[in-house]
Amino acid sequence: MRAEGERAAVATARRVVVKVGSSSLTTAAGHIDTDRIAALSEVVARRQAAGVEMVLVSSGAVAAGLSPLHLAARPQDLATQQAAASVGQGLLVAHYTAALARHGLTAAQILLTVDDLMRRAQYRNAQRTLARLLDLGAIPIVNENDTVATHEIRFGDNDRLAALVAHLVRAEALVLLSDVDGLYDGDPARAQAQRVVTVRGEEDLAGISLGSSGGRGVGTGGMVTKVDSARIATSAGVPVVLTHADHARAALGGEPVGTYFMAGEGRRPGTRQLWLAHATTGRGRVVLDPGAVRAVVEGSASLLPAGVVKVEGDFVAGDPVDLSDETGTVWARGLVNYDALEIPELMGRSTRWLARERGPAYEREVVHRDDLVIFRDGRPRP
Ligand SMILES: Nc1ncnc2c1ncn2[C@@H]1O[C@H](COP(=O)(O)OP(=O)(O)O)[C@@H](O)[C@H]1O
Ligand SMILES: N[C@@H](CCC(=O)OP(=O)(O)O)C(=O)O
Repeated sequence: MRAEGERAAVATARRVVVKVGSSSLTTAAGHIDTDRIAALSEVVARRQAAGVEMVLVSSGAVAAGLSPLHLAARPQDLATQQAAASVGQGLLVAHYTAALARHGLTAAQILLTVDDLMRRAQYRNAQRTLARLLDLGAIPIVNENDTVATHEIRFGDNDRLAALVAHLVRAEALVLLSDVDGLYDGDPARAQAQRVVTVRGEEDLAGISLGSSGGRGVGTGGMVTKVDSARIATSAGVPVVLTHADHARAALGGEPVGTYFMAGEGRRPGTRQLWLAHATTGRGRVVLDPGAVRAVVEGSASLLPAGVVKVEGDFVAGDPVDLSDETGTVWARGLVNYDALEIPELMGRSTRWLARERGPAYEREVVHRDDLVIFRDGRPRP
């Protein structure tokens, strides 16, 4: 079938990120599904042969590590998850390496943390390495660096990581493969649930209940993180198809499988802005006086200590925090440059006074304008 209309954006994309979830990579007995890896590798190889640069974001490290470690189910504690991931990741990549080699392709492992995508130097490094791998014709296989990620800096699911990777490599489409054929308007296990064919914007998501991970409990994010992923990607101009892993080939060919999320238009945002807007929650709150609210929201200014009246929560420098007015309305979210404990002594003070009394380090903003997203009606402003 030829790709028609909006789906043509996927069929004609020159660089595509495909994400496959744990639920699609695990057999009913809890082992890694080598048939699935073989099938997926074949699909990737065909697209690559057609001149499309392919990046794979693959989950499944924790799931693949369970049976070698004689663990019956996905562990709840972080240390055991990390132990399982460190066993499973090697096995997973070995399977991909063998499966892709059958098509004459070379697999390349990339492990990323949230920090790698938030900090400029690490971000650039990851971007350069991925670009070079694509130049060299290799297939990057990306996963979260589970063994070093702590609770605080963890994606936990690969859906949102895949959207940020799509932005990082400037992909022209993102395909999310799962064990369900798209977004349903209710619990997909119920007979009357209907597949949502196209999502054009937030209004098409109104009233849809986004459940947690179903089935065998190997996946983590459920529909919530998939829809978040689609929001991140589409707001960065990347269209998304969410479908069953069996439909990978059809989805990449632009056939009307699964759910299609249309890309938004507009300026390409920075990765930190994307992450702040869609994927983080504030770890605390900084309360602003009315002048500071105006300066930040209308004047696109950085937040200075002089405009802060209160802090709430136990955050540290580098954490995302919500910026609210004194009535509690949240106006923005940003990466804070001070620990919560430091701010009470600085608030209300001018930057000049702080620099003179405390030294030049205190000239820094509470939140720099580059590390800030403005909200409207509780959502990031487009
Ligand atoms: N509205 C919905 N539409 C489709 N699937 C849903 C919905 N709500 C919850 N789900 C569940 O989300 C699951 C997919 O998420 P998850 O298990 O995390 O997959 P993966 O491992 O592929 O990331 C599906 O198996 C389904 O049971
Ligand atoms: N990085 C983890 C991914 C966790 C996970 O289950 O993600 P997903 O299946 O995408 O919801 C892993 O490889 O096991």
